[in-house]
Amino acid sequence: MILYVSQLSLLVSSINTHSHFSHTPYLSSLIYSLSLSKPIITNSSPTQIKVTNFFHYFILLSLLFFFPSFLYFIQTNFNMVVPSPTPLSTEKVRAVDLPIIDLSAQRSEVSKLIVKACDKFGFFKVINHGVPNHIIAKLEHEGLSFFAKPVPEKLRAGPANPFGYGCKTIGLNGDMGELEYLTLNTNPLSIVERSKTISDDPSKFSSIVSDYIEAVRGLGCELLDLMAEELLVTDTSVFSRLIRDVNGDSVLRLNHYPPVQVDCKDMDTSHPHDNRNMVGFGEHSDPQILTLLRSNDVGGLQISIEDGVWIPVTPDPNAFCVNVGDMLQAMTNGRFVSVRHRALTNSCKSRMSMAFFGAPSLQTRIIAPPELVTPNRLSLYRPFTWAEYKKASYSLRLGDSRLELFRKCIED
Ligand SMILES: C=C1C[C@]23C[C@@]1(O)CC[C@H]2[C@@]12CC[C@H](O)[C@@](C)(C(=O)O1)[C@H]2[C@@H]3C(=O)O
Ligand SMILES: O=C(O)CCC(=O)C(=O)O
Ligand SMILES: [Fe+2]
Repeated sequence: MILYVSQLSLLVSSINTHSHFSHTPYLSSLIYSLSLSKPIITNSSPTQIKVTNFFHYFILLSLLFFFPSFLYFIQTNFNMVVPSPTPLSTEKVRAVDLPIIDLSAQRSEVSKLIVKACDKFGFFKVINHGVPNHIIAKLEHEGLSFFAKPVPEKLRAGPANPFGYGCKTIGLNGDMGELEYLTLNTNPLSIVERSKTISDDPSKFSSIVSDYIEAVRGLGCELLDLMAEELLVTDTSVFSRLIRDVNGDSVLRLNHYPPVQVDCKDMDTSHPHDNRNMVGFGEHSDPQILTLLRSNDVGGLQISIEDGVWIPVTPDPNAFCVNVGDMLQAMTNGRFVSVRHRALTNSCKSRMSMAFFGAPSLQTRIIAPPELVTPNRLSLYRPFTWAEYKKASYSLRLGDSRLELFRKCIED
């Protein structure tokens, strides 16, 4: 009999989904890492099997019982992240009509509306966007089928470091959320390779993913050209060229937020909005140039343009939510703001979002075009490459304001 540690990981994940035992995500990750190493019982002599067997079980049981307390001690005493089980009832939520831009309208009108939305919110929705429905539906179907698979099968596509399947842990620095996800590098060769661990029909999966990426990248380029036109930048491809580059570093990510039932006993039920939510994907800005996100009809996405105030984004499966990323903030010399956003879970429905993050090649130097640097708007950021920025992003926490590190000193 060969018993893999992954079975124990499964057990812990199931304890986790059925209880409020908040340390189990850590434990799952730990056991998950162990699961990638070796079987507990090896095919050696019978006595050795017993000894190895007993020894490994002893270690695992000790971890199972003592590691949570140890983590709790570290988290509470050294200010490390703890996934918040607190309902978000005390936060301010404001209903705002976010811009919905119809791309079939007149070009000059569309570009004005886009720039106005980026100035005010760093966020807008697009409809009549031209991305064919069948391309979206096929990827959605692949995503749902993947997330519906048994845990050990999904784990074959992980861990997310940063690409692959991840569950509850976000990034490499201790952030946690109530979600699972698949992050893919958009380079064609890496899609083909990664697909082998994701799907039983890898060539079908990789062609569906590639078609989606091509279509959404095209939409992203169109939006960036419209922005450049309205900003009166002479080289109107200055932004789109970066994400069209064959060596571009764009990312595709599928996020799945299963429903989370929060214990209602301490809840302020008089609150007007549904506060039975948990943080699925915590507050952050996206590091890249532009994000195009499509979700099913389950809400959860919120943006924040003012500290501590959250604006819910109404879900619309026919629209793409577009947000300015940190690189576009830098390239517009701070005119457009990379909007902070997050995703909450729903208490009874599952949400799935598919986000394309348009990014330049690693060696691209991020500099604002001359038209956007004027005596009234002096150059805000020092020149840097996307590789430098990406490195800084991955060394920081999800909610950190990384672009601040690249601001020029006043004397410069
Ligand atoms: C905590 C982190 C996760 C993240 C990399 C980072 O260190 C900070 C930025 C995060 C983010 C947000 C947008 C995208 O979802 C993402 C893929 C990205 O490029 O930057 C994630 C990163 C991630 O989950 O790997
Ligand atoms: O799922 C969502 O709505 C938001 C996801 C997100 O912000 C991200 O993947 O960066
Ligand atoms: Fe995001």
